[in-house]
Amino acid sequence: MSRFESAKELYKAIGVDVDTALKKLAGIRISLHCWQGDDVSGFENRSALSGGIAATGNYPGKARNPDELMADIDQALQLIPGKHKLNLHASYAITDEKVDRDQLKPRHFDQWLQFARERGLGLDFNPTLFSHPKAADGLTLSHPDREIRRFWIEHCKASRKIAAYFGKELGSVALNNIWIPDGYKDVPADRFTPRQRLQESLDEIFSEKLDEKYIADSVESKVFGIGVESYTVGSHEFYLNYAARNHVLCLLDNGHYHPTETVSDKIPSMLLFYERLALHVTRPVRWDSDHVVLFDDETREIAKEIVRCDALDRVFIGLDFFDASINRISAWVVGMRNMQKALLFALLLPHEKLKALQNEGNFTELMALQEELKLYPAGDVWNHFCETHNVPPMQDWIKVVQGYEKNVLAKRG
Ligand SMILES: C[C@H](O)[C@H](O)[C@@H](O)C(=O)CO
Ligand SMILES: [Mn+2]
Repeated sequence: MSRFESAKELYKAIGVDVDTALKKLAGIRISLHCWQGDDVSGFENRSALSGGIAATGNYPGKARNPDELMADIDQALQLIPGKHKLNLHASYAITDEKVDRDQLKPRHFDQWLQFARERGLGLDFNPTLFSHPKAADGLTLSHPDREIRRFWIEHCKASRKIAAYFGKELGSVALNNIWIPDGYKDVPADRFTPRQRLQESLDEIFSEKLDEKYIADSVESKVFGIGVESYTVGSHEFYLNYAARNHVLCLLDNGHYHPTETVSDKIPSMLLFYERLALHVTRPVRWDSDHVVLFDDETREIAKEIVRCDALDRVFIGLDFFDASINRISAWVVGMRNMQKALLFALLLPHEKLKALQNEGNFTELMALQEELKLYPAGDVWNHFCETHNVPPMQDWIKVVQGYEKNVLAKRG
């Protein structure tokens, strides 16, 4: 009997059907963030990354142009089982025109659309409200200057149209996520008015009704950023209330909360009150450091909540990290495979049995069983999943990345 067949038997004995789990896993599309490939640089030839976020490290081989980034994404996708989505930022427009962000049009992303279409990928989108002269003071949609607000409102409106275009062309809903860096380094004199301005800006951005078949709008909160330590305009409470009232989605980034708060615990509450939810899965190490997603406790808890709330079709799962200290393709592959492994692990749990133990108050058996389940042979099922999707199982993919590094990345200046 193969390891996979033997794993199937073990899971069957606890009431878990492995084939059903594998079928569900194959249908989950995770949004791969383009910005891991070039440390959030984009193609606008602007200098520094701003907005309170930072990529640290100087690993050689960073993608410097669309061709390199696309080639790197291709290499990563060959090592990730299943069909997924690609998450683009507006700063990755591919055009010879000199066009500022408020003037962006769908045509400036046609090469990405073609890239996605040829590979059967979906696309998601984000307006870029950082790394730009009009965001130099860290304020955008809440800026006291009406003209600056206007520029960013127009940018967000343009982004929504681009996302809706992607959705229509690819026949899959594109998530358009708004994250802004706005806030203050030190104790503000007025917390109310910037939020009021943000509210008005968002109202205007969302005033245009676009077809929900093609676009889902989300807003992403944050607790603080570098240089924005004392006050964030787009806080969790702000967006939670805004989204509830205005029929947009909340996007929860698990680096954007206080260190002992967990997004896994928020997911069921959100699902009770919202039809859909969006996630940026990341790994905060002591702060919103955007480390690569591991197969760690919180990633597994996030996956468990999505699965046991039966919400795989209600949650947009995207990744958000940018580590410049290691091979960037490896970062993508590790993060994506770990998110998938966490989902598989969750799909292989006997949820009804575990819930019954909780309801009976049998916390002794619940703990004991949950701990034993951690060493069930999910790895054998994962390897089978990789093989049936024609990607390397176990660590076999590492040598492929090393070969690419030697033959391609090392030759970049
Ligand atoms: C580049 C992304 O838009 C960004 O990481 C945002 O989603 C975020 O999480 C900022 O901290
Ligand atoms: Mn994020």
